[in-house]
Amino acid sequence: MPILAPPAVGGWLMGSATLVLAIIVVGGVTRLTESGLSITEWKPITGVVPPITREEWEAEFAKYKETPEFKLLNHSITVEEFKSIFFWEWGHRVLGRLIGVAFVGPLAYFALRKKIDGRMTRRLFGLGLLIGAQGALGWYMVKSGLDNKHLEIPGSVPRVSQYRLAAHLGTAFLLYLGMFGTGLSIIKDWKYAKGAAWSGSTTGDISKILQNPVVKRIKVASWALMGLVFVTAMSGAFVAGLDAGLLYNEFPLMGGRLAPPSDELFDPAYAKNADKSDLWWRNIFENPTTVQFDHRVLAITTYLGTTALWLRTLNPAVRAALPPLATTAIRAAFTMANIQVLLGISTLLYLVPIPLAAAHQAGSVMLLSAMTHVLISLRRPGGAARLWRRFNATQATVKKTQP
Ligand code: HEM
Repeated sequence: MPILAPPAVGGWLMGSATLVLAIIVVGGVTRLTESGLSITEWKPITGVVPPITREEWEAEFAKYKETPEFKLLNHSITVEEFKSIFFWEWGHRVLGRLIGVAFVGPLAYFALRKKIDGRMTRRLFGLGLLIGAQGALGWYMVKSGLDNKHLEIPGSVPRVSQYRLAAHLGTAFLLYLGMFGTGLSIIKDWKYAKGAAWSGSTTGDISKILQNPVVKRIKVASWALMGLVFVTAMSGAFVAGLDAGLLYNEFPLMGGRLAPPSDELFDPAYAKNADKSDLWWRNIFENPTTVQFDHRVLAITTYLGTTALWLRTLNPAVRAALPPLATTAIRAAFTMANIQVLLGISTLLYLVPIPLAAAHQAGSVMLLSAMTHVLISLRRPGGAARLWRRFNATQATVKKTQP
């Protein structure tokens, strides 16, 4: 019989996903409190221990004093103020290491005790590598903010590259989704193998339910929506990276109009090529006005998409065809989209206060989780779960027929 991962594996993955959610929020607060450039070195092992004595703090502060951020923005900061920004960045890095240890240790245990099959081991090993890559990417991002070129370019703001910030946040989201999605699937598969209904469908063959063209269309739409939520979240990282939430603090208009004028959206000042051939893409990724406008358009499209999906489930024929859990999961995703849009608008209107901006960032993870739940509720149980269910059912029949 194939190996069926026990719920403990699912629980561990869900726990790891929660830690990743925590580090995403801590990372957001680190950025929002402008603490991310306070540690100037990357020491994967010894960096766990923060400075303790007065001399150690002075030495750490002296390194910070060499950074463009100190020279251009924070030159009047005291060592006590430095400690508070240091501890956000330090906490973020320590949490990263904790995630690595809390993932690799149990993974080795489950693989050695043959609690997971080869395919699952390879997939989880891939997630483990992603944790390591994420650490390296984080340092690559921080380095862009420590670069002395900020001192040479007039008007340059010493902050990390928005491209690297988006890559770092995108990888964190993928890691979270990998852990959350796999964990949830394992728990659902286990329950199914033990005889529970799949996605709440107590009647009918689940494979046939999923073959229904109505259900298939909802599934395709849900995948497309998942992609759209992800792209919207990535565009949000560009808004955050360029501090573009500090412009146009009104909604739904921008400067009294639905869209800023085109010469502002595609400002030639952002093009670097002599022939201006990079005018479009540079404005899309580097002009704060355009970046904010894109985020609004993508967010509204995402919102309309979730609304349309939810409205489809109100149709009695669609509701009858869908597994009940899929209907509930779609409703939850729609609710989360409402919350997320409200958080986004409030973040903008109130000029990016830290609690709202952090809640908006966590909200994007919640929306991605809700969409993952929709997709899992529309997935077929895994092969091992199907075989185990049949095996368990046969065993139960044999037991019943035995005198
Ligand atoms: C489906 C809807 C949305 C999603 C998935 C989403 C996602 C995100 C994400 C992931 C970030 C980056 C957060 C960070 O790194 O700190 C962000 C930033 C931001 N979003 Fe949204 N967003 C949505 C809707 C909106 C709406 C409707 C608005 C308002 C018009 C908005 C305004 C902002 C602002 C101002 C920021 C920058 C906050 C900062 O600097 O930390 N968002 N968004």
